[in-house]
Amino acid sequence: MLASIIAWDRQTLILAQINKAEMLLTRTVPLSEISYLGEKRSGWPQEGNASNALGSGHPTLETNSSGKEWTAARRLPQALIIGVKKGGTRALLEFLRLHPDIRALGSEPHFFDRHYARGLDWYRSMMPKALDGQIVMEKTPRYFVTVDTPARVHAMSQDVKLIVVVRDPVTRAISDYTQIISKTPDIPPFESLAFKNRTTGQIDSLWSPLWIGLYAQHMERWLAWFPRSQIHLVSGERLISDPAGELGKVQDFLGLQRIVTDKHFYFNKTKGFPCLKKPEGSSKPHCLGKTKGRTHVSIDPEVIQKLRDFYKPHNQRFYQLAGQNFGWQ
Ligand SMILES: Nc1ncnc2c1ncn2[C@@H]1O[C@H](COP(=O)(O)OS(=O)(=O)O)[C@@H](OP(=O)(O)O)[C@H]1O
Repeated sequence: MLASIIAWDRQTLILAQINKAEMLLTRTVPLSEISYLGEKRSGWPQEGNASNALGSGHPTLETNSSGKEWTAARRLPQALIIGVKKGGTRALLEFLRLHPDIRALGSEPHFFDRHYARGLDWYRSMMPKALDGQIVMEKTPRYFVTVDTPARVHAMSQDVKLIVVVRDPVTRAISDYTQIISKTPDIPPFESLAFKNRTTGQIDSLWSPLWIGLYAQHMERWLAWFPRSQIHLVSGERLISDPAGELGKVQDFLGLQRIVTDKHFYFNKTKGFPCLKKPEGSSKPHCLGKTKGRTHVSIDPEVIQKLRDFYKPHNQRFYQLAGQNFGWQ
């Protein structure tokens, strides 16, 4: 929903917007909150319960010029980024948050996998407030691999749109292990966890960093509850090489206008990743944090080859389910 500027002074703009019920909504916005390209950074109205990895805070819910509160409400999500861990889920969520019709929770609520007993009212209370027409979403990458989650999500909504960012499972496993060892430096080397028996080359597919990469197996569980058309797959590799292209397809899937485009990104050579262009007048960093895009632990190429051989049939099955070849070796 686009807003029109109806009045301004040196510090503030007064914006007007007609919502779906054709009510005229107005709001006063400090100029300091207005970001580049004239967009409000993460939709409006906003409030302050969600953290943002890119550092933009959410101002508290405001009142309009007549002193009444906005008609925004907390609603259950209509879209979920369900996985995969280390696929690029944070980047996707932060890029989507640039869209004025998306209201996304910044933190991972882990409702369907850890906090289900708290009930849907608790889950709803975690969500940012949103206007009619705005899409509420959250990301919890663990949902993709937790057995009970598809049925639980289905019980909340049969129409929810599901997004999975997938990445070469071998690279993903090494990324996962790199994170684990950064937190627990005493764990055994990758090789001794990845193999049940290094000499015979038998892979331990139940070791979490490898098990998560069995995408076909996890996808089949979701397809038992949701049609393929309700699940959108994002290539984690292309999210890095062509973020605007991948974002375009996600916006189409969500039924949104393509507002997040190549104008929003630049390639940061130091980081080696796409970052968001710096909003005018802001000194905040707009690359993702240090835990995203870090140098991986180095793994023996022979081990990598064994993992590639292991994943080959699983990847082929996943491509068939997906109707899409992700080109992993
Ligand atoms: N723009 C941009 N900037 C930084 N990092 C990016 C970006 N796009 C994708 N990625 C990749 O995202 C990987 C982390 O994935 P997730 O955010 O899904 O991780 S997590 O599951 O939430 O821990 C992270 O994995 P590592 O490179 O292994 O750190 C990145 O490769």
